[in-house]
Amino acid sequence: MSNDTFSERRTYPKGLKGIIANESALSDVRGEEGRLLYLGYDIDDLVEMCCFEEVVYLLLNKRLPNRDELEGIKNRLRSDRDLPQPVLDFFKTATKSARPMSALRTAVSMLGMYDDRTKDPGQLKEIGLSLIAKVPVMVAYYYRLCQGLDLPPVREDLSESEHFLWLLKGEEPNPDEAHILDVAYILHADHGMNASTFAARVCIATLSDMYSAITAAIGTLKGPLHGGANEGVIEMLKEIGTEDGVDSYIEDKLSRKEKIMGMGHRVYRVLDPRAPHLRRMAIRLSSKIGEPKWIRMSERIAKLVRERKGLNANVDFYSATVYYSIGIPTRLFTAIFSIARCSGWVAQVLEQMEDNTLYRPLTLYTGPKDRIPVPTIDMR
Ligand SMILES: CC(=O)SCCNC(=O)CCNC(=O)[C@H](O)C(C)(C)COP(=O)(O)OP(=O)(O)OC[C@H]1O[C@@H](n2cnc3c(N)ncnc32)[C@H](O)[C@@H]1OP(=O)(O)O
Ligand SMILES: O=C([O-])CC(=O)C(=O)O
Repeated sequence: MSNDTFSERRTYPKGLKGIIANESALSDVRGEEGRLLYLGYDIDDLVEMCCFEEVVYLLLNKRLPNRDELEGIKNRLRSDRDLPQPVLDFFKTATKSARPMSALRTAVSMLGMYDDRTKDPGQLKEIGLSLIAKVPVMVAYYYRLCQGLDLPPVREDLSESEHFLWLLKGEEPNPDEAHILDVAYILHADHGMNASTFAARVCIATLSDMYSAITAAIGTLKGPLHGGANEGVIEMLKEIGTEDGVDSYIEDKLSRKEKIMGMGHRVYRVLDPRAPHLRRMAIRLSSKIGEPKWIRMSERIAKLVRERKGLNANVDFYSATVYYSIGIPTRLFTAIFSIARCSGWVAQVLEQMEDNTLYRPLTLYTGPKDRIPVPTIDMR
């Protein structure tokens, strides 16, 4: 290896760590301070004062709605919940063993095949709104079909969080559970240049289409180093089983240099500002349902990993206990994340197209150089 290549290799930021890839006015992720703001509004205030639909409007329009505009976006989303028959047929015939994120990824891609609006770049926002409305329906319907359950009809009288609970459980939504889900949706809506949002922006920057961008984002969120970690957390808690088992489990994992799901973050050097909200809800809910074991185990894990590795809980750590406590099946945790994040993905895709440039970084070539092929067969 030449000296030049060696010095480049030592300095280039692997995984684009610390690199600014674009400009965005959407979410302000303050890694050193541990703050998250959407368009200048702190998430601490948004969860107190706004509903998810207001945050969707905020992300898509870069300002909060007035009363009529809020009604407008609520109605827009509520009127676009029906799924085309081919997507329903796909869910009915699809293998029931596929992860919900795989089914969702394929269904979003399929939706794109039945929407002629993809030919018109002026329809990008309308398609984005359709996706925000339909993704929750797809998640709930696929789950119910997997369980051999009937499909409750879509309704127009319920908010986004209420409607998802209605479809999932097939009963009138509990207002407390709907509020908790609404807060979780707000906390998960957008987060700067995270991997799935980056995937969506890379895709749309080629002038592809909204369905392709959201399909890429879903496939990226699915991984356990990103949104998939929330399912990993509950699997870990179940595997540990009892509070007494926590210390040895964590020590074992760390000694094998394995990752503890829900801990650590690429940008936050302090506690993820979404975690305290989810932690408070997890504490309240765990005692309400009479299962304090999960939160006690989580608290012990968080303390140990903080002491041993200096790492803090991220958004996926306590959301797992919150979802579990409101009766959301473990298999759906990452899909719930997609429902909320779809709003951020759509907003980021629209923003990318306001001032588009193709993403095309370089790679540091490390393969063999200047070789001459030796023909395998005689060409004469
Ligand atoms: C919504 C989200 O996407 S939030 C993130 C969800 N993902 C998870 O919870 C999975 C677990 N966490 C992780 O894998 C990582 O913390 C990531 C991927 C989130 C961030 O990773 P990076 O910024 O690349 O940190 P990196 O992987 O370089 O880790 C730095 C050091 O901390 C360690 N580390 C980081 N996270 C963890 C963890 N969760 N458990 C144990 N060790 C960890 C690494 O092993 C590494 O140690 P070393 O220096 O001794 O080799
Ligand atoms: O920003 C990230 O890298 C991951 C994250 O927390 C998110 O997407 O919410």
